[in-house]
Amino acid sequence: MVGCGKMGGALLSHWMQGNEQFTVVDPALDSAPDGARLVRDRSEIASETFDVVIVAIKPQMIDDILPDYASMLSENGYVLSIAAGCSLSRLSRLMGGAPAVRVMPNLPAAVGKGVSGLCADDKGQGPALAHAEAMMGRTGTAVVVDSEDKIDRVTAVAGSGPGYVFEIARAYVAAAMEMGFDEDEARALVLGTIEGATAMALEPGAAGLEDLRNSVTSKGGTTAAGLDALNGDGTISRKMRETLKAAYNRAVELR
Ligand SMILES: NC(=O)C1=CN([C@@H]2O[C@H](COP(=O)(O)OP(=O)(O)OC[C@H]3O[C@@H](n4cnc5c(N)ncnc54)[C@H](OP(=O)(O)O)[C@@H]3O)[C@@H](O)[C@H]2O)C=CC1
Ligand SMILES: O=C(O)[C@@H]1CCC=N1
Repeated sequence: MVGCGKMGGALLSHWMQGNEQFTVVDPALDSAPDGARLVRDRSEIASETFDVVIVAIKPQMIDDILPDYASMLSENGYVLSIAAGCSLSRLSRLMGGAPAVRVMPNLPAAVGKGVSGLCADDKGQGPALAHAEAMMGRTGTAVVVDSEDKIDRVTAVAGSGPGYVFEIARAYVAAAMEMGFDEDEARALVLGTIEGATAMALEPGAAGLEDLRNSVTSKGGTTAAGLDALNGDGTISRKMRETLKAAYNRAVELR
């Protein structure tokens, strides 16, 4: 595994539940999870081969770093990347034509509640994709998508998504504090409300989101007043469209 920072580390802690042995190359890491081997420099393992090379470094570093790993892939091995944007064709080319699988995870994988999308190039269909899907299944919900472009769309919706949620929650908490609650109280009220509302929406057979919203909203009541201020003029709807488009456009730039 090349790089083991925030996202790679979150995944690795759950990937370790399987039967694979992991070697992590990361100059910044103090320790790897129990059972994983950590090396700080690729030269320490230069003569070894691996069934999978996992790319968990920043997309901007891939062109410089990945070619050094091409000779380390075993004959039937494949390259698995979690990097935003970087295309299957680029990954395969940098790895000497190896089968390639792209995964777009998200950070709640850290608590086993990630959602991820996967896709593979032609050579990566079959055992490579099946193996990657099994690995991602250990981290939450994994969905194989039918085109590579959809991975960039998964990135915009789910990969970056926790960032949007944390920002919305942050603003919600700040507003609650301005209403007189201390930070602990505001976090408990806001995060508990988000958790509870999400759990209701995820119940099997739950009503649609519009119906759920309406079930909170008494005519002429407090929620109606709040919702009118929140999205009465469509600001939130427009902002969400702009948010996803901006993230998708950036993924396309990183291809
Ligand atoms: N964070 C997220 O929520 C998500 C991230 N991703 C993708 O995951 C990838 C990693 O992102 P993230 O975990 O956030 O980033 P981090 O910066 O936390 O992790 C990258 C790690 O790679 C290390 N590194 C730098 N150079 C090398 C090298 N030559 N060899 C091995 N390791 C090296 C970095 O060390 P140092 O800090 O010293 O540079 C760092 O520990 C990105 O491609 C991103 O697109 C995908 C989905 C979600
Ligand atoms: O911000 C990023 O580029 C990465 C990819 C998705 C989430 N974090």
